[in-house]
Amino acid sequence: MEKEADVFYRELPKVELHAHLNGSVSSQTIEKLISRKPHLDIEHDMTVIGKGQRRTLDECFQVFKIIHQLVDTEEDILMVATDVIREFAADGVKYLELRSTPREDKSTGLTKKRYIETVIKAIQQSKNDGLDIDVRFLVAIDRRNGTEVAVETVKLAEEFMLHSDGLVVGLDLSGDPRVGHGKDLLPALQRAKNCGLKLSLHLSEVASQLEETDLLLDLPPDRIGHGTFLHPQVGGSQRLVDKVLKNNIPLELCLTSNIKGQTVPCYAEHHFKYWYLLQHPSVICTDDKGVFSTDLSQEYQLAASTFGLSREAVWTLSQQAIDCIFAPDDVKQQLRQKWIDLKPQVFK
Ligand SMILES: CNc1ncnc2c1ncn2[C@@H]1O[C@H](COP(=O)(O)O)[C@@H](O)[C@H]1O
Ligand SMILES: [Zn+2]
Repeated sequence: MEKEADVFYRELPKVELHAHLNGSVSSQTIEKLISRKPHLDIEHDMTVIGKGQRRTLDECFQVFKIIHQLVDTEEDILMVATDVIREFAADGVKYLELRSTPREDKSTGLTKKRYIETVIKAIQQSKNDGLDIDVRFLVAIDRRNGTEVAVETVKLAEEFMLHSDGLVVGLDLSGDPRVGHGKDLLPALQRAKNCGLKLSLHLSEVASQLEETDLLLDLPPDRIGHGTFLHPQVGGSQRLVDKVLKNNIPLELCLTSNIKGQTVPCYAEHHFKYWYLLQHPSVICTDDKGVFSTDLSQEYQLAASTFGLSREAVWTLSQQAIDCIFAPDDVKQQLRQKWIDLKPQVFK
């Protein structure tokens, strides 16, 4: 008899490549943060979008602002990063690329450099604790902050890439997709690419960004976040699709995030289907497991039930995600071996 679905998906070894640190904070951790800062008067339901609920993308970005109020010291960041890593490990994630936008806060003395150092500290501690998860970090640029901050962030990321024992592997471009324009960020992104940082860019997360997407695809990025409106059936274009195919740029696909943020009308219409049929490298991810109250096991299960994937097909999907990681080849090899070793147990 096949084992229970919940158990299969949790035991399935997984790779998580698209997880924003402050969007990934669990309910338990939010409770701890709220009790640390009662004066903020923040209630738990302000930081999470529950089952069956939807919000506009605008409202989602309001939620991040509230979480940022709760996470504004080194101590908070350390706790949040430590908890998030533990939770991914408990969910069967064997390789995780966390991303986060370094912030400074004059009132708590937090600097962007300390911010990154603190996330790195949490990653190192998780290693020392013997957790069965390899964690890397992508420094994020919030597109809202414009050219100068983007360049400054790239410089920081560059510095850490060289002095973090390989933990900082790349750069993420994220933030409210309707704010700012990618062309202002091109020089910073180009610089990042030239110095060896891998690039994961949120692209075409909302409709009508053909021009920006076209421009950013020419870099080209090493991975694409969402890419919801790339293909012609939803107002994108064949030209954009061809660019993605030609450069074989993997997509990071986050089903629940897109449904709850209402950029995709329902699971069955998620663009996973389009790219899966093309056999294009696509990686199932969570985006913001805390805010959207999900986890990676659930996302795999949802993809399988929505698109009728067999367990063998799900296995292949999680295994092929290894090809898309930013860590070097020896790490890929280790992960491939891990998948081989675990398979009999998962299918037992
Ligand atoms: C829902 N779709 C999304 N689209 C674009 N950017 C998103 C996002 N979800 C999260 N972020 C980005 O991640 C930040 C929170 O984590 P960090 O403070 O960086 O760890 C948000 O402020 C936003 O910039
Ligand atoms: Zn994202």
